[in-house]
Amino acid sequence: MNHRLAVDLGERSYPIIIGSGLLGADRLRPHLDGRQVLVVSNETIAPLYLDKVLADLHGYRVGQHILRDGEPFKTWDELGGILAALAGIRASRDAVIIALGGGVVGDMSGFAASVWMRGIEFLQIPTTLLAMVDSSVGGKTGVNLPEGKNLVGAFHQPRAVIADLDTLNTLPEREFRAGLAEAIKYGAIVDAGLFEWYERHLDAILARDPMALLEVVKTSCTIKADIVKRDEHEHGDRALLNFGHTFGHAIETLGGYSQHLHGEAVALGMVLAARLSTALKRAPAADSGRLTALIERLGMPTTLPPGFSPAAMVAAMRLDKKVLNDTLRLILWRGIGQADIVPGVPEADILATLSA
Ligand SMILES: NC(=O)c1ccc[n+]([C@@H]2O[C@H](COP(=O)([O-])OP(=O)(O)OC[C@H]3O[C@@H](n4cnc5c(N)ncnc54)[C@H](O)[C@@H]3O)[C@@H](O)[C@H]2O)c1
Ligand SMILES: O=C(O)C(=O)C[C@@H](O)[C@H](O)[C@H](O)COP(=O)(O)O
Ligand SMILES: [Zn+2]
Repeated sequence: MNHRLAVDLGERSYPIIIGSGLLGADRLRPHLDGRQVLVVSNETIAPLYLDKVLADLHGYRVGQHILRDGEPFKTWDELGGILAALAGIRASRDAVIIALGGGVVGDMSGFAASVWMRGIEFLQIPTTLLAMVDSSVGGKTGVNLPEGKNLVGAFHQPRAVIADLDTLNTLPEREFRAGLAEAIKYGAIVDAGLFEWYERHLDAILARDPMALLEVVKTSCTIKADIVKRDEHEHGDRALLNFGHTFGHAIETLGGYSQHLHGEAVALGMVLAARLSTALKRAPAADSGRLTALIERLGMPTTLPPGFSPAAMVAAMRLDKKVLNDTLRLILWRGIGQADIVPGVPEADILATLSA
């Protein structure tokens, strides 16, 4: 049984299809108007799933581009490789990019689609839990710079998202848990009942119970689609999706994009943001404790690792995309299920939380 959700954005609306057995079952054709397709994947995912996707593309002029694997390769240089591949197949304005992979492949492919000939369509086929619950939906695309995460990018919505849960069977445990952190984020920021559901069902989810997984992906996409439809370009509430990210992105950047996975950095970032909220008397200590406990059950650190100095963290945080008038704007919370966008958070308070 497959499930269909929608991201309602007027003429740029698109479906999110969630189910199993979707790849290799001729599901792509309805979402492909053009005859030229570039499939972008990476060296780990292509051997697992590229053939199934290619089998669905009979009759199309198909090129493929295989990226190096990992966050350190989410770069301007690697992006150039995708653009060169588009030139190589003489992609015209009706060409479509298919992103087959996790958030790195999706963000880079979407960015390439946004700039090639000033914008062509692209399709998301997410293969990590993180990409299914978060990155494939909403149209944020981009690459990292050594100075900071996702500093170059564009909003460019996909034409469709096709999430085949079967691909999660090959996902390494560490990646699976990192994806769960972003799913738990939705409970933390807008839905206390969902957060409690994670507390109750975490063991079944970690055992990858199929019904639990379907629920995780469906609820996450429903919440994200609702926020994106109300604030596509992050002028307001969409910023709540950045809970934990100002800290998290700084952690990723200082670690050269190779020490923490994005989901791990965000998990620690959420804990730090919660602690700061409690220190600022915005949130009950008990709620920060519950979030910390849930992240610990994922087996992730909940304190800043040695070697990450608080001062260096704050310096990295100053390049966050939510900074306004030279002051940090953070997503803080009032407790489980309620988050706020808070301008002008004093750096001294952030330093105190990071140093505790
Ligand atoms: N655009 C957005 O809204 C958004 C949201 C969240 C995160 N992101 C971005 O997403 C990225 C993180 O994405 P991610 O966690 O998916 O990481 P990733 O794309 O690096 O994938 C994680 C790892 O799993 C491997 N992999 C992927 N699918 C697999 C499968 N089915 N079986 C076996 N191995 C598989 C990949 O090769 C990689 O080694 C970050 O760059 C982050 O900034 C973007
Ligand atoms: O979709 C959004 O909006 C998000 O903030 C989702 C985040 O999980 C994601 O990591 C996003 O890429 C962060 O965006 P950025 O604007 O802080 O780079
Ligand atoms: Zn994220």
